[in-house]
Amino acid sequence: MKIILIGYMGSGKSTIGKNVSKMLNFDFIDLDDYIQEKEQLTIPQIFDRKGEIYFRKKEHVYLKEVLERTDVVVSLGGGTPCYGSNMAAVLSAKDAHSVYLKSSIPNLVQRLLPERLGRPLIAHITTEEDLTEFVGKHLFERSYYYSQCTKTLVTDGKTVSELTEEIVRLF
Ligand SMILES: Nc1ncnc2c1ncn2[C@@H]1O[C@H](COP(=O)(O)OP(=O)(O)O)[C@@H](O)[C@H]1O
Ligand SMILES: O=C(O)C1=C[C@@H](OP(=O)(O)O)[C@@H](O)[C@H](O)C1
Ligand SMILES: [Mg+2]
Repeated sequence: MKIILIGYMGSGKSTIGKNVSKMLNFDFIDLDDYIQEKEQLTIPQIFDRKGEIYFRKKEHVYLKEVLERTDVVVSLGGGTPCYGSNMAAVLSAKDAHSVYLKSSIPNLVQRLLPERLGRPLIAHITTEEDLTEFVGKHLFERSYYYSQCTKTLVTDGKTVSELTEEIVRLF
């Protein structure tokens, strides 16, 4: 079985995915970490030196690789399902269950403000007001893809351990 965590930047995919994998005794792959390791560059370095189109191409190639794995929890990047055939690949992967971690705009903004520098798409946004406007528009565009997941979990008002347990209970 594969559990694929999907959602906007800051929704908790990386943090919760790791915890779920430990509880289920599954392997854990964070697609961003996998890309960084394969490319020997950090995500900001890839965007800066090679550009976003290069990142999206590699993200697609490595997604296909990790979808071959079994007994694994995979945390995608926030943009992964929104490009090319990636969401179709997730939905058609063998024995794969996709979970959308759905978070409100104010919650995402609060989590992302102190962590924006590691995320090239928002690193240049300095105020809460501007980040709220950006996340609102971007999430609206991306929700079309996120909502195709087989399960949706609302994260607002829940701790990482509560969400971890909820996912473990689902499977
Ligand atoms: N349910 C939650 N409650 C409080 N903080 C959370 C929750 N989920 C994630 N976080 C925090 O939000 C930040 C972003 O989480 P992360 O796992 O990196 O998200 P993603 O991989 O979806 O971008 C981290 O500092 C994480 O500890
Ligand atoms: O939303 C996006 O397009 C991105 C999200 C990031 O992952 P997180 O969602 O884990 O922050 C990372 O893949 C990259 O910075 C691009
Ligand atoms: Mg992440």
